[in-house]
Amino acid sequence: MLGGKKVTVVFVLGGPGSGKGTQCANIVEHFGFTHLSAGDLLRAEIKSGSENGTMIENMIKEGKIVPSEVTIKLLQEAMIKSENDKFLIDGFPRNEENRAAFENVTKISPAFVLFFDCSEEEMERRLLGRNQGRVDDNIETIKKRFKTFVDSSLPVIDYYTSKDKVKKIDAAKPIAEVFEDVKIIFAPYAPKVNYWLHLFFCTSIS
Ligand SMILES: Nc1ncnc2c1ncn2[C@@H]1O[C@H](COP(=O)(O)OP(=O)(O)OP(=O)(O)O)[C@@H](O)[C@H]1O
Ligand SMILES: Nc1ccn([C@@H]2O[C@H](COP(=O)(O)O)[C@@H](O)[C@H]2O)c(=O)n1
Ligand SMILES: [Mg+2]
Repeated sequence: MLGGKKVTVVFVLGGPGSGKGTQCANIVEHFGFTHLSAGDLLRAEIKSGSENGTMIENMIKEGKIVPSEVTIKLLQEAMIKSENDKFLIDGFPRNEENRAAFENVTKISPAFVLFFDCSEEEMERRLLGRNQGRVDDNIETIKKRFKTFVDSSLPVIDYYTSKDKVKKIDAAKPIAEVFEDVKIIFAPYAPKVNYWLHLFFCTSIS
């Protein structure tokens, strides 16, 4: 529950450059979820001139994880503002502190965790080719982000694996093939076709 609204939350995790944002855009289009990227929310907070801006920017440049209270506040505000009740939370929880604080504060448990599994070699190639002007897409910061992922984020995936909540995807495949696998997982969330409208169109065409 979130402000009296029952919500479905899917955590979307995977290493830097594994394709989380790319696939979230596809899921939004086909399954009507709202995409909340923790990294995007933090970058917007820097741009807004917030008092936390400098601290967040320094953490991002160093590939470190911003204190949970900052990120959770941004995620909560975005969920409350949205009229939707289905959310993809991309790039969160990034460490044990993120995970425990989110559950304590919001009392929300994810429906499941979508985990994009990809080699560092392939992720590095993608990040160096992304060209979106991100301050952390340089080889020095990329190496730090990989270390943070292994040391702090993989244990979160292990935690949810122990709860049988992880759906792992081979993210090294081309974008369209990855989405074929994602679609199978999201099939239960497909928008329902109105039966009578469906019957009307089928009979009027034939
Ligand atoms: N399956 C894929 N095959 C090849 N390139 C891909 C694939 N998925 C995404 N890309 C490309 O790789 C780059 C990184 O993808 P994306 O931004 O979706 O990753 P991300 O997991 O959100 O990364 P970050 O954690 O840094 O935000 C983008 O340029 C994207 O177009
Ligand atoms: N829960 C999070 C998520 C992200 N960050 C910081 O933002 C950087 C970029 O995140 P992307 O998901 O867009 O790659 C990340 O490296 C962290 O510095 C965070 O602190 N906490
Ligand atoms: Mg991303």
